[in-house]
Amino acid sequence: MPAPDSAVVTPSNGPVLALRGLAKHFGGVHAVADVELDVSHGERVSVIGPNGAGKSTLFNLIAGDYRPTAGRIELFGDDLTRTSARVRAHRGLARTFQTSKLFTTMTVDDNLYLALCGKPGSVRRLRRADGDERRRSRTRELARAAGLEAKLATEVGELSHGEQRQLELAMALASEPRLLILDEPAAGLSPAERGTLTKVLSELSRDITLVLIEHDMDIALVVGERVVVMADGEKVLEGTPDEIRSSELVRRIYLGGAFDAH
Ligand SMILES: Nc1ncnc2c1ncn2[C@@H]1O[C@H](COP(=O)(O)OP(=O)(O)OP(=O)(O)O)[C@@H](O)[C@H]1O
Repeated sequence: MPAPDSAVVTPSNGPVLALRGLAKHFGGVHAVADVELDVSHGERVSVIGPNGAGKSTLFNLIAGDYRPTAGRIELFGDDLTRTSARVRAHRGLARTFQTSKLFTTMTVDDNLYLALCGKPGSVRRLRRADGDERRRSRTRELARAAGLEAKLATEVGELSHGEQRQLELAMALASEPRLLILDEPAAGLSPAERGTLTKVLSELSRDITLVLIEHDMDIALVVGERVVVMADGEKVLEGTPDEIRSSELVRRIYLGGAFDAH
């Protein structure tokens, strides 16, 4: 869904995303516990952590799919803790979905066109009624940004798994988001597909702030300039990729040994 023209420009000095004392409990499980995070305009931040660390819950809290048990979520300078996912999307937040929203019997071009229209319908009819020249050419720009320009005419069902993930990314870009959050974009990809995705993510416009929630350290440490490590619902460490690589704590967490951050 395109961001409204009236969208407020994020001040370059304030954080695009700020989490304050954020917590989500499921009964007795503290899935996310007292997380603090600031993400600045144009930054690339990876959130990593082993299974059950709370990454997906954090993602759902930011996206507006879960209501926090405690704490605050500020997006683009405003407290949007109590707003719906839809409102956040209107304000400039885009996300990818773990369950694919692609139309597999349609071409890449048509999928992107529908994403730009922001509504379902017959592509042929929408295109005929569409006097918006820019929108028609924008599918190519989106495909290029996601490394799929050569696949515009290909039916989505014929794309590789990795290419489908790239297309999901391109569709998320259709709304011209200011903040893009990606939940395990490399899940299930082959090493070659991961390489392609890493390149695509690394080359995304700096107008877009990127938060990547990723189980896999390889992609997270290449794309992220700053890395947040979660374990047992808590943010246990934050640092540069080099700091994370050489951290004894991270090594212990990922080796699956008994974790004790305190
Ligand atoms: N809807 C839910 N109801 C109850 N417990 C939940 C729910 N969602 C998550 N949890 C629990 O919260 C904790 C954090 O889960 P979460 O899925 O956020 O971790 P994760 O880091 O994303 O893990 P993974 O990498 O395996 O996806 C886990 O103990 C999980 O069992």
